[in-house]
Amino acid sequence: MTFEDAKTRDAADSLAHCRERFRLPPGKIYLDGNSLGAMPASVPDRMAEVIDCEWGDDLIESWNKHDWMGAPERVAGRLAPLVGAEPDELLITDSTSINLFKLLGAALAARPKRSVILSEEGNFPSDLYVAQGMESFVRGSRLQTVPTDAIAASISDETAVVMLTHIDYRGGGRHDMKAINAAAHRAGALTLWDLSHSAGALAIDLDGDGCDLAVGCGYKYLNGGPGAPAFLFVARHLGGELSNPLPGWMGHAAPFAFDPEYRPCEGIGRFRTGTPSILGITALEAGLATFDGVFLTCLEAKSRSLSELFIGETERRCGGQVRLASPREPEARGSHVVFAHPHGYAVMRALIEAGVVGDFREPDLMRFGFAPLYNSHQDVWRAAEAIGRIIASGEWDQPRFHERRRVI
Ligand SMILES: Cc1ncc(COP(=O)(O)O)c(C=O)c1O
Ligand SMILES: Nc1c(O)cccc1C(=O)C[C@H](N)C(=O)O
Repeated sequence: MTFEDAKTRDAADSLAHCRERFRLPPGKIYLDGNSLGAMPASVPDRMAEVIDCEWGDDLIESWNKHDWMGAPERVAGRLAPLVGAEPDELLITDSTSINLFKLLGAALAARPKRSVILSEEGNFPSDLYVAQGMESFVRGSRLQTVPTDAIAASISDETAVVMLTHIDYRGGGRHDMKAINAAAHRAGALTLWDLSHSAGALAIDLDGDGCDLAVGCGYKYLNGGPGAPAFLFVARHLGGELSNPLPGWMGHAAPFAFDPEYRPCEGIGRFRTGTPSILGITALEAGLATFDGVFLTCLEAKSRSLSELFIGETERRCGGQVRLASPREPEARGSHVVFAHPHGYAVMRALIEAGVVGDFREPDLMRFGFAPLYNSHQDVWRAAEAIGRIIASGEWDQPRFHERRRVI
C-alpha cells in the first residue's frame, strides 16, 4: 500500500472527524492508547471550570449544586452505550484493581459452596495478585490458573467465578466472552471480565453476551487521563444477590445519617465505598464525551482497519526481522498489535525518540495500540515506515536506547 492509499482510507473514514476532539502533539504518532489515552481537547477548560468555579467559588455546596454526589452514576451513564450495559449496571469508582477486589469478594460470597477463582496463566499479573490476595480474605478460597485453551474445560462445580481479561495485555488475544459465559453458567459459576484493553476500542456487549461482572480502566482507550477512576459492572440479572465486601459510607442508604449500622443503598451505588475523586471523574467524563455520536461497529471496524494496515506494512518492510506476536486473524485480536524483536526494547526506545510512541513488554515485545477515535491510516503507514527504517539502519543499537527506565 502507498501513502496515498492510506490518505484515501482516511478520507473515507467515518470517524476522521473525531481526531479533532483530541490534543495530539505535533511530530508524534501516538500508538499507546492501551496504556494512556490521548488528552481530549476539552479537558483543560473543563478542569479549570471545576477547579475555579465549583471548588474555588462554590466549595462544599458543589456536592449538591453541581451534583458531585451523583457523578459516579451520572458518568457511568455515559459509559453504558460503549460497553453494552444499562446505566444502572455500571459505576465509576476507585481503580480497576480495587474494583476487581470488590467483585471477586462479592462473587465468592454469592457462591458460598464454591472456593475457586479460575483464571488463565498469562492474565495481567496484578489481576492475579488481587485474586491471590483474596485467599487471605475469604477462608478456603483459592486462585486456580490454567492455560488459555484449558479454561472452558477447567470450569467445575468448585468454580465460584471465572476471572479473565477480555483482551490480553501483551499479545492482544481476544476471548470469546459469550462462549465462556455460557460454559461458566452451565456449571453454575459467575464470570468477571477485565475490559481494560477493550473498552473504548471494540464493540463490547456485556448484556448481550451474558456477562455477570466486569471492571475496566478509565485511562486507556476511554481517554480519562492518568490514574482516572475505573468502572465496575454488575449485571441486573444478579439483582440484589451481590454485596460489596468493602462497604463504606458512600454506599450507605443514608451516608449523612452517620448511622452506626451499615445499610447498603439500593442498586449499583452499594458498590461505592469512599468519596469519589471528582477531579478524576471530571476528566473521565470529558474522555467519554469524545465518543458522542460514535457507533461501536464503526469503532471496531476502524480498529481492525488500522491494525491490519499496520501488520501488512510492517511485515512488508521488516520481513523476517520481526515476528508477529499477536493473533493474525483480526477477529481473534483486540486493538493493539505486538511484534517481537530480539532487541525490542532498544528498537522501541529509538522509535519513541523518532516520534512513534508505543511501549515494550518483556521479553521482546514491541506493543502498538490503535485508538480508533484519533489514530489515522497515515499515522500507521508512517509508523511502519519508521520501524522498517530503524531496524534496517541499526540506529536502535545505541547505548541510550538500551538503558531501562521506570515505566516502559
Ligand atoms: C488488564 C489490566 N487490568 C488491570 C490493570 C490495573 O489497573 P489499575 O492499576 O488502574 O488498578 C491494568 C493496568 O493498566 C491492566 O492492563
Ligand atoms: N497502567 C499503566 C500505568 O498506570 C502507568 C504506566 C503504564 C501502564 C500500563 O500500560 C500497564 C498496562 N496495564 C499494561 O498492559 O501493561
